Amino acid sequence: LNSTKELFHHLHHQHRDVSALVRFKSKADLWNKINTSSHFCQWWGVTCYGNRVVRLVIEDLYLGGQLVPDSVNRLDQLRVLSLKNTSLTGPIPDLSGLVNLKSLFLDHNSFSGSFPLSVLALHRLRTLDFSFNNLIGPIPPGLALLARLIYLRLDSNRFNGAVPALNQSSLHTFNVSVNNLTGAIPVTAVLLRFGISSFLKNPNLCGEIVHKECNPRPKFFTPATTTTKTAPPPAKSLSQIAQIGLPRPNHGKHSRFVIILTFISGAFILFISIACLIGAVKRRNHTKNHSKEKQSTAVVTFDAAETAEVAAAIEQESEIEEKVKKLQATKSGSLVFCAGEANVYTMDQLMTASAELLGRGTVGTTYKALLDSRLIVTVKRLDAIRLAGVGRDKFERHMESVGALGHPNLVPLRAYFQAKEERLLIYDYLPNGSLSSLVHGTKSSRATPLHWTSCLKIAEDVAQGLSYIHQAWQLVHGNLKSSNVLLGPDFEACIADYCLVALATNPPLTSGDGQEDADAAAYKAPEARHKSLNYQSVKADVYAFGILLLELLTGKQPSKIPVLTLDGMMEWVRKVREEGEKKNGNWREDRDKFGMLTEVAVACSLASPEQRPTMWQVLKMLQEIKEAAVMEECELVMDSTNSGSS
Ligand SMILES: Nc1ncnc2c1ncn2[C@@H]1O[C@H](COP(=O)(O)OP(=O)(O)OP(=O)(O)O)[C@@H](O)[C@H]1O
Repeated sequence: LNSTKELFHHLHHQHRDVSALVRFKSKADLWNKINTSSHFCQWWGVTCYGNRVVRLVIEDLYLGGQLVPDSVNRLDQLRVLSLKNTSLTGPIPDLSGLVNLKSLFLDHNSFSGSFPLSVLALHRLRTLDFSFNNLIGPIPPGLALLARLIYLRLDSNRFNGAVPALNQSSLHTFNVSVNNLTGAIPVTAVLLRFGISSFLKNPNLCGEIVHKECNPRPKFFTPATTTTKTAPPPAKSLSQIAQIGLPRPNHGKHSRFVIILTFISGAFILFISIACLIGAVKRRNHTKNHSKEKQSTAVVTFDAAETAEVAAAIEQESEIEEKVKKLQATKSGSLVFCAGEANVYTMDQLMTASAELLGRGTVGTTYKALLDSRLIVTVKRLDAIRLAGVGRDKFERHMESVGALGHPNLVPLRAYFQAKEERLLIYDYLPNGSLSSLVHGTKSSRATPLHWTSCLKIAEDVAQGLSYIHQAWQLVHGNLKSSNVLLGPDFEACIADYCLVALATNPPLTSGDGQEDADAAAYKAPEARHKSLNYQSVKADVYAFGILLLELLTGKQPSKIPVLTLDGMMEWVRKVREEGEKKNGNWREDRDKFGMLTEVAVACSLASPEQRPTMWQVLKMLQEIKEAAVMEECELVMDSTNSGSS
């Protein structure tokens, strides 16, 4: 009975393969070039295994038709699909049924439409070639999740938007040249491996790899009619964030909390909003060329009567009228959403969210807020006294720059708000705590002594995020420390609180906790200690990174890290690790690797800023350590294989 069932099953699948091929041929092969007179496994380009199609390779043949839905997509045993240079047209259909596919070549055709998102579901994919087609729209950031990808060619299409932050170490061929991509090339270890040739002929790409400096605020200072603006980096939508499994908060713990208390009455919002809009119009008159771009992010609330009044005042301004219509439609409060973020919640919803205090920091108080029982965000309420001297425009301009940053190792800023002295920043909520809790423990969790590979991974993540801030956007973090490095859903390190201290005009109120202050002070570079209160520089960030790396390697609080020469520091780190080893039993330390990481940390924390490396150089050093370790590992495996076989 079983074998009858199996036979039936097999025949059913075979039939599926035949009908898939027949449908493919009927719509793609307009000139009947594929000979189908024999058994389907003998068709031109078809290879079977056990009468199931595993390869379909038809190349350099004029087919001229379309790849229609429900044709090749039904070949669920297919490993290789290559239809290169076959003059196919139309969109690339759903391919999510090709669950076993390893290689997909659709290059040198005339495929149009957008990148087929179904490809992102093909987790076995190693080779993907869509080059030389007419594909348009963004390259999906989800490509970064195809962990086995070795070969990716998307060159010579019409793709636009940002380069996704690919970082799968398997990738050895990558090309997105001759497209319309824009913005800063993400600084990931893997993308850094590829030279300028992988990115050529995308006139609006910038960053170290293409030797072109990015403008930190291109959106607002580039004439709207040109296309030379830097596109906002890709940002996950808030609904996507909700889907990636943020933990459900305990409602019992949440106090019903109205984030902004009493100052926003309806009339007040109206007043501020109209003032903003009129201000915007005035500014627009001064900088006529620049206003168009700004419209995409500025969002102001007002109601119908005031709309009519304001609209009358700006009758001649057709672009502003557009804005009026858009704003009437969205009614999203005075929240300004960053980097293309959809307006998925309003100020009202944010105000009535239940919130939990996460902590008080240098520039404000941070809450975890639950919006409509569906979305968790982090809200930072900036300290009005610390930011007292910062005007509305300055704040807005600064947040526009910060909001345009986008990198896998930065906690995304989603929106911001300001009214009178109230200023809020809305970030993604990262569920896995901070690096500080990981290294030093909390009330509820014990400290974890980190293996050198974890130290290296975290250091590399932080170096990537920081290097991106420095070189692509020429901003400065200003407050790097372990409580500002958070762990993402995959325990990747993400930098928080970036570029905020620049706004502080008054010193913080002392916390009264001497220990905490001493630790915070230990990250400060010597040259910054006696300068003005918000002195910052890229080299001061590098210094803080050095201290953070020593904290990671030793598990010691920053204030307990001594100032030593290289040899002294090597010795101290070794001793601390050995003590940890005794306490924690069976660790097999790799002293060389700790030594190399210590050298990097010491170079970063040198007293003289000129002698410290740049974050870019630090990243390279860390990558060299990683590559050396991988080589060693390979040699070990080969040695043991050889000795096993002899
Ligand atoms: N996006 C976030 N997701 C999850 N936790 C966060 C987030 N941002 C901050 N936190 C946590 O909230 C707490 C308070 O953060 P906050 O930034 O206000 O202070 P801090 O990091 O201690 O000091 P500083 O303001 O100097 O950076 C910290 O424990 C921090 O790890």
